[in-house]
Amino acid sequence: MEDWLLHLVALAASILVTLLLSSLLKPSRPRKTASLPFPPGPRSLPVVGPLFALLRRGRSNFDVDQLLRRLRRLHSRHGPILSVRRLSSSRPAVFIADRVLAHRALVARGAEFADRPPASGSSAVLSSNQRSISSAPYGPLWRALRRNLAAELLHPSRLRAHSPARRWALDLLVRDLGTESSGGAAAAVVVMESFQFAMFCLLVLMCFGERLPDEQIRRIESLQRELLSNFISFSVLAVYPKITRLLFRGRWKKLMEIRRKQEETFVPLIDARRNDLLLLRRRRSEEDGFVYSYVDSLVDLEIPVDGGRKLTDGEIVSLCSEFLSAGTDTTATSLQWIMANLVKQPDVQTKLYEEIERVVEKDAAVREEDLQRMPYLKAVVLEGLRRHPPGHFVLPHAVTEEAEFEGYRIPKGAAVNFAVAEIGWDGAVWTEPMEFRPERFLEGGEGDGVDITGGREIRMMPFGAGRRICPGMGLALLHLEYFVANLVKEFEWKPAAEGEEVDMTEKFEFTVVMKTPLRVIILPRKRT
Ligand code: HEM
Repeated sequence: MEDWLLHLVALAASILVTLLLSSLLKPSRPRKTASLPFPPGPRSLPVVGPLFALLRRGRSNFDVDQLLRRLRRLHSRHGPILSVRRLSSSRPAVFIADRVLAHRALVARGAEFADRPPASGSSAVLSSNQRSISSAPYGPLWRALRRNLAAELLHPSRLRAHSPARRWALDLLVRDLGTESSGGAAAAVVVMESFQFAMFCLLVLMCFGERLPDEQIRRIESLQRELLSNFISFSVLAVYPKITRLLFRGRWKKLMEIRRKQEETFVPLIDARRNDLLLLRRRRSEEDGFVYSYVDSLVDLEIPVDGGRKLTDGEIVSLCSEFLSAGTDTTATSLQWIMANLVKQPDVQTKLYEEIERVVEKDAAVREEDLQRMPYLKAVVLEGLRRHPPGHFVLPHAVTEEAEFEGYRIPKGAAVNFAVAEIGWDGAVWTEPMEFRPERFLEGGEGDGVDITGGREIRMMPFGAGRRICPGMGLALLHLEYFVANLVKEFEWKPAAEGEEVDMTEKFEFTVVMKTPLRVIILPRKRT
């Protein structure tokens, strides 16, 4: 063969091989999603449906319980992934109630599903236009805010510095419960308010760096509570905000009033910290009791917005409010559910008390370092979170770009949510899932070694899973273990009256709480 012909053939062959290889190695182009159907769901009339829903949502006694029951019915009709027409947008809301699909979305395709839907109305006001961790779109701002919380406050080395704060909150709680229960030989007490106040004392101290007087903590608590208790009624203001702001003028005024009071209360505390910070750092080392607080980290932080700048006071107020709401109500709710189960099942309480007695010195409180030697305590806390997750759903997720999922179209900006409680009650994973049975988390049980981050597989997800998993998970587990252990060490917990059943009915508020708050007799343990 002629030389030139040989070169030509070789060149053609190499081009062919290159083309073939590059087509094999190139990531497959995303399938056209526009032609795909939305996940199945109920039909609704495009105009009448939304209007009807708006009117129903406008009622302040909007029944979340009913909505959840309806969702359950829809899942049994349409399957584990379904979509519901949304009142506020042309995009449907998607619900996923299957642990394998949840893992596929949140973990395997974690970055794609890590966005949040756009906020409007009340959520935009409260989050300073999506400048809080939970509301920020998936991107550099979210990363900076989340990294700040995780590294500056929740990192184990920083967490240790707040150990005296936990001891202080525990002493207040024990004193509070002890005083309340000393009204008579066996006076019954309602404990939830004491749990909530103790959590507020602790989180307010971690947030603002100062032990504030009781009345100031109570003022902050009542503000945050007002916000959470109106959470559902305010949500209507996110639907066509310009119209609903006029239609529900009273609610809008109330929202603005709460926000104003928050700023009036938080900004002086932030200012004090900002002004004192340099001085404090110079004068007081950590040994002297100076502990770096959440506000300190926020004052120092530079965010990737407008080419890089410090946070405004309004943004810091939103982040403090988020920190207090996320860390107090969830933990107090879980604590109440766990204690309720210990009252209902005295044998579990005895077993836990015996473990504590084996590990801890007779008259001493349970120390944080003791917790590592208490597998049964950990099992009790995990079972509490599996059986009674404080949130039955995660916060709404969204996809960063329109995506195909399980053959369906998930539009950008559509709210995607996951049925946390149903996933933890899956009968294919847990035997008799509705029973409270801590033993399932001990060696050889079906929950032995469970990974609650859901990284490998999801079997329960009280803190969510994937990129948006709760950054406070470690802190929440520490608080629950520490308080449950000490409350059982200090007191024997009994039903309010001989033979009285603890009512375990759920009620949907910001978290899923006990419909009848726990009322018990608590007897100080006899010192021997
Ligand atoms: C028992 C206690 C707690 C439970 C059950 C819980 C649960 C959750 C859940 C389910 C989410 C939503 C995850 C998602 O959207 O996929 C979340 C988010 C969040 N939690 Fe928690 N949480 C608890 C305590 C805390 C504490 C103590 C803090 C902070 C001090 C905290 C801070 C946050 C924040 C900032 C987010 C937003 C994360 C993001 O969007 O990236 N939580 N939590």
